[in-house]
Amino acid sequence: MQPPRDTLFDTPLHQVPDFVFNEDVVRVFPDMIKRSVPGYPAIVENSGVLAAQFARPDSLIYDLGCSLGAVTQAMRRHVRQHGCRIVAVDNSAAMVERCREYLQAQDAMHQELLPAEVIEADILQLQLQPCSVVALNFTLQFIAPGQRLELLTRIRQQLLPGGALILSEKLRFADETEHQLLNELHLAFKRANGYSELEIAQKRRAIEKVMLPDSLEEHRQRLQDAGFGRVHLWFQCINFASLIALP
Ligand SMILES: C[S@@+](CC[C@H](N)C(=O)[O-])C[C@H]1O[C@@H](n2cnc3c(N)ncnc32)[C@H](O)[C@@H]1O
Ligand SMILES: O=C(O)C(=O)C[C@]1(C(=O)O)C=C[C@@H](O)C=C1
Repeated sequence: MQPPRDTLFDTPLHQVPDFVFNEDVVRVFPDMIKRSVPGYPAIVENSGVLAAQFARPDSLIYDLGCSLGAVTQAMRRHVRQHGCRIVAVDNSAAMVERCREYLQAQDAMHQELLPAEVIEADILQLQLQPCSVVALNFTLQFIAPGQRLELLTRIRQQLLPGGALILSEKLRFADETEHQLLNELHLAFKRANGYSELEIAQKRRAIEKVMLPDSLEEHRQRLQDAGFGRVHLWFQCINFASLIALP
């Protein structure tokens, strides 16, 4: 069955409200994110592959800002280390409810998957436990800029030796010409995926105050400030990228 199509912004809105992860968004989210984020399926599946390289036996794995649990599901497909457990966290009640249903469906179809628990919580308030892998898949960009360093520092402090943070984000570019070009290419990607000019413009207005991307240089510097020793870019598609940060 096809997932419901994202038509949330296809009619003119008198006033475009700020974007929130509510039930309307949850209903169309798999379609929305696939048609909006270049490289999303590759990032999700390979987050599972990367997690399998860094997961330590008998350790905790976090998926922070899990939405419907796409990364959690990928990690369950790939991680084979003994005794691992996934904790998936989101502060949207609608996301958490649907995420639990999806993970139960995955449980029903496969045997011997890693146990996964979904918690409704603000990741800024969450008491993190020692862990070997943390995924922040397009979540940090929704955290207030002033709180990003503290969150990454807390993650770094709980990361076990040999573990990793997988950080995927939309990028902005310090160079204005590069920024314009890659932004234009992203719009071309959205058009190619069936979004109209109206949908693109209204979505941009909805996210412009709530989703604030950083540049690659800002990410590298902040990860270093948070105490990570090594940071590597492992994926980029247009203006969306994923980094791996190691203790
Ligand atoms: C773009 S979505 C993430 C997509 C998801 N990781 C995936 O791979 O499909 C951002 C998610 O972060 C969640 N979020 C934003 N701020 C949060 C916070 N402070 N605590 C927990 N979740 C948060 C939102 O509710 C939303 O579900
Ligand atoms: O940058 C955009 O135009 C987007 O739509 C991006 C983005 C994201 O990166 O999370 C924004 C909100 C939705 O969750 C899906 C995609």
